[in-house]
Amino acid sequence: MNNLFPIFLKLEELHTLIVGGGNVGLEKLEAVLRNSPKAKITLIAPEIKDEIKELAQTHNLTLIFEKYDSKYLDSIDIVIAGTDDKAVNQQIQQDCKAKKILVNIADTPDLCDFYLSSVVVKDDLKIAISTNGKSPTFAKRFREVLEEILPDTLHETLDNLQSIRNKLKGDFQEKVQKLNEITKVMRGE
Ligand SMILES: C[C@@]1(CC(=O)O)c2cc3[nH]c(cc4nc(cc5[nH]c(cc(n2)[C@H]1CCC(=O)O)[C@@](C)(CC(=O)O)[C@@H]5CCC(=O)O)C(CC(=O)O)=C4CCC(=O)O)c(CCC(=O)O)c3CC(=O)O
Ligand SMILES: NC(=O)C1=CN([C@@H]2O[C@H](COP(=O)(O)OP(=O)(O)OC[C@H]3O[C@@H](n4cnc5c(N)ncnc54)[C@H](O)[C@@H]3O)[C@@H](O)[C@H]2O)C=CC1
Repeated sequence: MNNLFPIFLKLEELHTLIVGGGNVGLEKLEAVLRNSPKAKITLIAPEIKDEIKELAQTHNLTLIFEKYDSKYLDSIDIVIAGTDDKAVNQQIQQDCKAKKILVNIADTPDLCDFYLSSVVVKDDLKIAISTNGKSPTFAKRFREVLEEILPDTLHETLDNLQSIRNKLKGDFQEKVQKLNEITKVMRGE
């Protein structure tokens, strides 16, 4: 049973901190930027990979070439930590708890408030996949399957539905009924 509650964050409105500038830091940074290219991000680590330095040239990404310190949590909303030092990762989790900041410790699911997901994107449609931490590789493979089967005409469909939605008159119940009627074809009815 997967009890995780999925939400879609507006990361350009929040300030994200990534701690660690190695492979994991880069992977998580890329995951964030792929979805939210305008996200406001600060990344801290004494050693930062060149690929991350390049991303800082073209994104709202500030790099700090220091060791983690709790002072860097000031004005931060959400934290992703992936240093190669378990004790540091644990300290970050404790500091975030004390400050009520949501935190992801990449290599320790038990210390995470949230997990990253595999993300399928086709135009405005976005599907997030979670395996409850059981198999990120399954999530990745299933993303590939869904990417393959989603129709290329989605853009048109969603635009049409949006314009119908904006034009519909009547009370809420009537609108819901009408929109359900129009989209019945999706269930093969
Ligand atoms: C719990 C979670 C916490 C979190 O990171 O948020 C977590 C934890 C861990 N990942 C590990 C390993 C790998 N992670 C990936 C890939 C992804 N991992 C992602 C999410 C999550 N990973 C969260 C649960 C998501 C869920 O519920 O399914 C994805 C979906 C999203 C993203 O990271 O952007 C992204 C795929 C994106 C895509 O392509 O669609 C691959 C495959 C690869 O890289 O090809 C491997 C190697 C193969 C393998 O192990 O499966 C390890 C062991 C490390 C070690 O052995 O040292 C841990 C720690 C542990 O499990 O203890
Ligand atoms: N490489 C991978 O794909 C995966 C690795 N892991 C685990 O995650 C951890 C990190 O892995 P990598 O990113 O590959 O390591 P890495 O060696 O490439 O990077 C470690 C990063 O942590 C930073 N760091 C170290 N101490 C710090 C501190 N006090 N404050 C701030 N930053 C600090 C370093 O400067 C460096 O940028 C390792 O423990 C690894 O076992 C987990 C999942 C996958």
